[in-house]
Amino acid sequence: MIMAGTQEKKIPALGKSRLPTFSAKKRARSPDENTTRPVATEKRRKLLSASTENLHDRSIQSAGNTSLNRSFRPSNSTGSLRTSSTLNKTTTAVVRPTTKQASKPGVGSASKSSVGSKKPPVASTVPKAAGNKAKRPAWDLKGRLQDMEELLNRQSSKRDSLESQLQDYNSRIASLESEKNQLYGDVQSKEQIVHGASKQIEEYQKQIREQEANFEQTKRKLQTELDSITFLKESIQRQKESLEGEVSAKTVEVAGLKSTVAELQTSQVVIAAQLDATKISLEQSVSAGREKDKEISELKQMVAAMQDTIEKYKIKEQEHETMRRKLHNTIQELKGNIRVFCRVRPLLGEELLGSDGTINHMAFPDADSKMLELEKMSDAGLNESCLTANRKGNNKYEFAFDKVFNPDSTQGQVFEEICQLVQSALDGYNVCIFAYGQTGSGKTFTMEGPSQFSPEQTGMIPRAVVQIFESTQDLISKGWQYEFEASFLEIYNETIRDLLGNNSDDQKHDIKMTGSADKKDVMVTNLTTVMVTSEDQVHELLRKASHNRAVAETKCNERSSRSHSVFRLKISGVNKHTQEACIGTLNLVDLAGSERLKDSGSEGARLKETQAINKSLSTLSKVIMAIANKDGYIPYRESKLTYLLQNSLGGNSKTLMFVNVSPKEECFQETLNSLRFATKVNQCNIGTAQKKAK
Ligand SMILES: Nc1ncnc2c1ncn2[C@@H]1O[C@H](COP(=O)(O)OP(=O)(O)OP(=O)(O)O)[C@@H](O)[C@H]1O
Repeated sequence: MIMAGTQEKKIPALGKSRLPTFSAKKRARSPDENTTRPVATEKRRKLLSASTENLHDRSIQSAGNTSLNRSFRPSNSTGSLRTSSTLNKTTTAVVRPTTKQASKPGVGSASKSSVGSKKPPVASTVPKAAGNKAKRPAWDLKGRLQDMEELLNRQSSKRDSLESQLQDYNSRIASLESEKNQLYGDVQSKEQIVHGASKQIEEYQKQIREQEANFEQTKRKLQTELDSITFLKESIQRQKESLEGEVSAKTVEVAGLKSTVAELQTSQVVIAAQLDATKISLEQSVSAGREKDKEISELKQMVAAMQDTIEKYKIKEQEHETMRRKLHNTIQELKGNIRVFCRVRPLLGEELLGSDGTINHMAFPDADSKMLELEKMSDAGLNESCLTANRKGNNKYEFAFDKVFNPDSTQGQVFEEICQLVQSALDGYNVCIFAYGQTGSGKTFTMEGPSQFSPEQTGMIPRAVVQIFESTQDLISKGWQYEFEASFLEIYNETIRDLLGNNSDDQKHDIKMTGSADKKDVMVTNLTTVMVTSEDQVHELLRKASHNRAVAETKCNERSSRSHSVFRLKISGVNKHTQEACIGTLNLVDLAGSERLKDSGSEGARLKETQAINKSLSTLSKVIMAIANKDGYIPYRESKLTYLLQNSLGGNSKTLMFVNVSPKEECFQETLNSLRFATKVNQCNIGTAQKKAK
């Protein structure tokens, strides 16, 4: 192309020499000329083909490479074609002057000869002719022009050949482009297919994964089922084995049983024979037995009738006994005596050392438990001057009381004997039960019970209160209403101390008489009184009293033995139906130890204590004697104790004295003194008690 351009620039220079040029009117070519161009071009191409074979091959290779490179380069196919058409146009522009030249004079002849003559191929002849030609002289313009034309023709044919090659290349490029586009279209459709396929694959993969998951789940489920089936199979197998074992054992057993049955069948025959014989003898025995049964039932009837008679006699006997007791009590009441119960405590602790528990110097001779015999075994602790009274024979002393309790008697048995008296308090009598005896003889045990609570050993005070509460229940159903007021005091050295108070030592207590002359009532100033409604409350009061006594005891050793304690329960009853009313008082008194002054060897404070005790006990004795003698003057006021108990020691009261005695032989003298005092009291007639109405 550059070469053509260069040629065109040179040609106008030649034109100045008025020689025809290629460029003139080059665009005025007719369509006919154009049709002839490919023929000439084809001829030139064939001429050039041989000389440009090598170059052609290289160009094809190069064009092919370019085409291929272009086909795989993402590019606009239109752009590629544009390049190709540009090349064609250029080629056409170059060729035109050649074809037009035929119509021009001079040039046309040259062109015709070139086209019409059968020249050898340009590639082999033209360069040779040009090379071999001798240089034309400057004036041979025609020759030089001819040379130039020849050269131009050669160049032209070379260019045509190249253009043809280029066209081939372009067509090839176009075909390759279309192939490429087709391929590209294929690739796109394939890509779409691949994309669709990928999506499908992904879908399939997803389905496969789901299927796999389902499969795994199903597999696990099946494995679990398989495991359970295996387990079931094993357990069935085990059961089967054990059943087989049982079956075989049973088979053996059945075999054994069969043989036993066979043996039994054999022996059954023998036994049947024996049975027949036995039946015969049994029938004989049965008829004999029937006769015996008849006899037995007759005898049983006789026994039952006799038992009925015995029971009736027993009931009658009990009724007679109750009657006898009542009559006895009535006689005692009519006699007006103070009743006296004697109680001997058992040997305890160290007292039992060297002894089998038998009290040799005491005897309980009568079945009625009313007698006590003392026998002097040695002279130990005896005061000969006192041994004359109650003496029976050589060294024996006999005493009779309303009841004598031996060491084996229980608290329950003792209370049984006093319960009727307690009942009297509920009926409106003033009842006074006091315990008299030397220190350690069992007074507190009898009245209150042991220091450590024990239901069996509960004393007379709690038992009396329980009985009163129980009896009240019956009376309540008959219209009676009761109130119980309890107080507990001690008299120590002729001073009253409140055992239920909180500051017992700080309060001063005096005995005062209240009420009218015929209905005098005794009261103690500043004394704590507690309304009681239950047994537990009474136990609580006893505990409190015991505590207050223990506190005082730390200040004065053995004080409890040296003081009198008085538990008083005032009972007020009203019958809401009959308007009947009664007031009874139950006094339960634990007296101080009754040791004689001259025997105790006391001095100082102890002497004062003993004097006070003796004074109050002798006053008690004097009061009882005065009442018994029906004296005009009864010295109640001579001691705090008698002053306090005056309403419970007179004609309007029922009095019982426990004389407690020690089983120790060295206490023989004190025991003798206590029993003599009790005998004196027992002989006192204090008149018949009167029921106290409100
Ligand atoms: N019948 C009995 N059975 C068992 N033990 C008893 C009996 N009588 C008394 N005792 C015991 O004997 C000891 C002395 O009894 P208790 O304290 O009652 O005598 P006391 O006469 O009240 O003496 P004190 O005058 O010193 O108060 C106590 O340990 C008591 O438990």
